[in-house]
Amino acid sequence: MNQEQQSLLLRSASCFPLPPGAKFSYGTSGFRANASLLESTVFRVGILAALRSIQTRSVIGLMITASHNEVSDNGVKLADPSGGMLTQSWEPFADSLANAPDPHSLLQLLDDFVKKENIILEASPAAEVLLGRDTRPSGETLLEATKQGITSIMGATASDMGILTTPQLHWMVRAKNKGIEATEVNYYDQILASFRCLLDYVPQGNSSKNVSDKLIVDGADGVGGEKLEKMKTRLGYLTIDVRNCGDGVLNEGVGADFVQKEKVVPRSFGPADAGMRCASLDGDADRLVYFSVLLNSNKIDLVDGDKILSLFAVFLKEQLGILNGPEDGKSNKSYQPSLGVVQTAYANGASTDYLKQLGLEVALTPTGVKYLHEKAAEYDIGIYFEANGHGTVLFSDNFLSWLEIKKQELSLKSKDQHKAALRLLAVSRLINQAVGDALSGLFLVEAILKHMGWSIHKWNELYQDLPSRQLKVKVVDRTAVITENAETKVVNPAGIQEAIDAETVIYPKGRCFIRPSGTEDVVRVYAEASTQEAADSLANSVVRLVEQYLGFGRS
Ligand SMILES: CC(=O)N[C@H]1[C@@H](OP(=O)(O)O)O[C@H](CO)[C@@H](O)[C@@H]1O
Ligand SMILES: [Mg+2]
Repeated sequence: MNQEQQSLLLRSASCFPLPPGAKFSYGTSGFRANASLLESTVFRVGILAALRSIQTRSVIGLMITASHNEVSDNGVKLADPSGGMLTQSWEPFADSLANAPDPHSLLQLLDDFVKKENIILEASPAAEVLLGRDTRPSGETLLEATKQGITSIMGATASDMGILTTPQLHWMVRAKNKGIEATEVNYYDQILASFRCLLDYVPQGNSSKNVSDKLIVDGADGVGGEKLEKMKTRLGYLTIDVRNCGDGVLNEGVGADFVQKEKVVPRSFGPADAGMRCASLDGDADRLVYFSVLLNSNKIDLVDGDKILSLFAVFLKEQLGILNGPEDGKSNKSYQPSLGVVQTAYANGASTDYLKQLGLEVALTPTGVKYLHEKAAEYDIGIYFEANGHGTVLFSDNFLSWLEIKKQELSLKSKDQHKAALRLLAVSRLINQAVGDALSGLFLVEAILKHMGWSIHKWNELYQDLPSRQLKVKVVDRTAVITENAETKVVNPAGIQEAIDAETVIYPKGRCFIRPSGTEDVVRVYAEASTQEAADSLANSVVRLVEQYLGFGRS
């Protein structure tokens, strides 16, 4: 780092002092805290983004959001050149940078890191960082601090893309690095064109089935509802009624996280909506769940991420089957695309059984999209979802190139196979392959329901969820819990796994695991059993075991 660069960094860093006593951690999905504490953090993440851009010679994304957290919080996370999450290998540096006590130690850290990673600032092409933020009122001030961070690396530019959903920013980063035009309008054009394409190929028999063309969406009073309002004016089929579109408090009694955890109707929904197809987005629109309101009740039938995954899996498997043609032994079976699904231990056991019965390979990873995404990328078509509604479908480049060729061949040979190829290609453009995206996911669900001729109730009957219960326990030190086998087995503290197992076998269809949360200071307990009472009882017994082995924490 030359003298000029050093003094620029020192000067700008001194404007953003670290709040006293604060401790930041990059966590499962970036830094999150009360917004009033975050100016120094976003400034430093701005520097980090510029360095990552120089090192990868690509555009990097920086999103200011705290997703489903309360409105007074905010946060920041980075998108790597592929549009996926920041590489895990840079997370420890992100932590040190965010916690550097003063401008001089910050400079020292940067200097050491730049040398270690061989980042040559002077000779490097200019960095470019795309910036996005959600609708939180604190976003604007934090964005300014971020820009200062980026431009304190000489030659780096910050391109403000405005208020966006998190997945829109990831999509733009991916597109831009592929040399594709990457505006918000391009995003809408691509999704809506492929949605229309899927509708064009709905089988005749099913298009006449009476699938309601009305959808009600809870926008969580966040950015997703606002964007959906823009898209819905361009739809032929489908009337979308967007509620909680920004006039109420963000994430308060609304949104995918609330709906999935509480299993009750969000604000602005009521008895008049009973039986209708409803969906809920989270605050930054990267999570999606569906639900229907039960008659005379504020309770709902939840259609969660596991069921969205199952719907996608059924459809994609069907299309691959058609594409492969009749089993006459004559067709060319030289290339068999692989289809795999990825879940975490939180996936309802009934969904995993269902997917296995479909003949699919089901992989389990630890919690956190970065793990699921990485695993899904191993298949030609990899579908991943967390139960809470965050997930997407990935297509390998190999498979897509093969499909393009196949499409040409089939256009003269078989109408059905040709259509299957066109549908698969349309899905690959409709779904956001950079990251889970509530908006693109919603349009894929809608297209598939229309294709199948299914109501939300028919979809929900694919399998019946096993009753489950999720609880949180405050303990003295949650980092004392160490797990393996995709978080299904505890190896520390010694003896607790045996105690959990002894409790679990008492319950028919019992399954239970514990793990330390990556986003909250708690240990999470998940239990499943054949009845709700049994699942509750198992979860409560295991909470007591956790307290016994790990000690009560401060609440
Ligand atoms: C049980 C659960 O829903 N855990 C969530 C939650 O992580 P925890 O590490 O469990 O706190 O937040 C993550 C980030 O949003 C999300 O990926 C994950 O699924
Ligand atoms: Mg989110």
